[in-house]
Amino acid sequence: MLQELRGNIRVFCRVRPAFIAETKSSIDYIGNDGTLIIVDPLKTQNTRRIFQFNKVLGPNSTQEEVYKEAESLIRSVMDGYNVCIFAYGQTGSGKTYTMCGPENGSTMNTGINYKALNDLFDISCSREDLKYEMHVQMVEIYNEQVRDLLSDEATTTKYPSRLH
Ligand SMILES: Nc1ncnc2c1ncn2[C@@H]1O[C@H](COP(=O)(O)OP(=O)(O)OP(=O)(O)O)[C@@H](O)[C@H]1O
Repeated sequence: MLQELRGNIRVFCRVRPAFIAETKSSIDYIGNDGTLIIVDPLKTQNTRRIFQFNKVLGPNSTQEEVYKEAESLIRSVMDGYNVCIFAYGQTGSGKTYTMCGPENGSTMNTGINYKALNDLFDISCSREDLKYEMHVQMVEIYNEQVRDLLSDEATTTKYPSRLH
């Protein structure tokens, strides 16, 4: 109920650290209320654009902090709710990093997917009186094509021809 009061759809913005440290930042302001103001550092005239999210996670945010924002929604799965988390953004914006983690990363900086599954398995183990069955699906939508990321075939697999 608390989850529903806070809104069934939440939109978070995560700002990836700049690839080159000396690059002038386009982030002008990150508010605790989810406000994000960006500017074009290469232009002199006023280029401020204001966006509003449920929360903005700045470039120094950790994987754990990002997970914490989604944790309560993820845990509501164990009480029978349906939850979908998806990352949206241009190439190189950090979707894979946020959802899966860096390549060869430690368990510390795994992404939401791994943290969520660990969390759900822990909860299911602690509830000895209940038996849970888990199904996992991981898809990517690119150029309006849905691709099954857990499929052995590298070819595009159109939803819902293969779900596991
Ligand atoms: N929060 C972050 N902290 C440190 N490095 C990051 C972060 N987000 C992304 N990166 C790094 O930036 C690069 C691009 O990120 P990533 O591959 O996750 O982007 P993507 O949105 O999945 O791109 P594509 O759509 O092309 O697959 C990677 O080298 C990744 O490790």
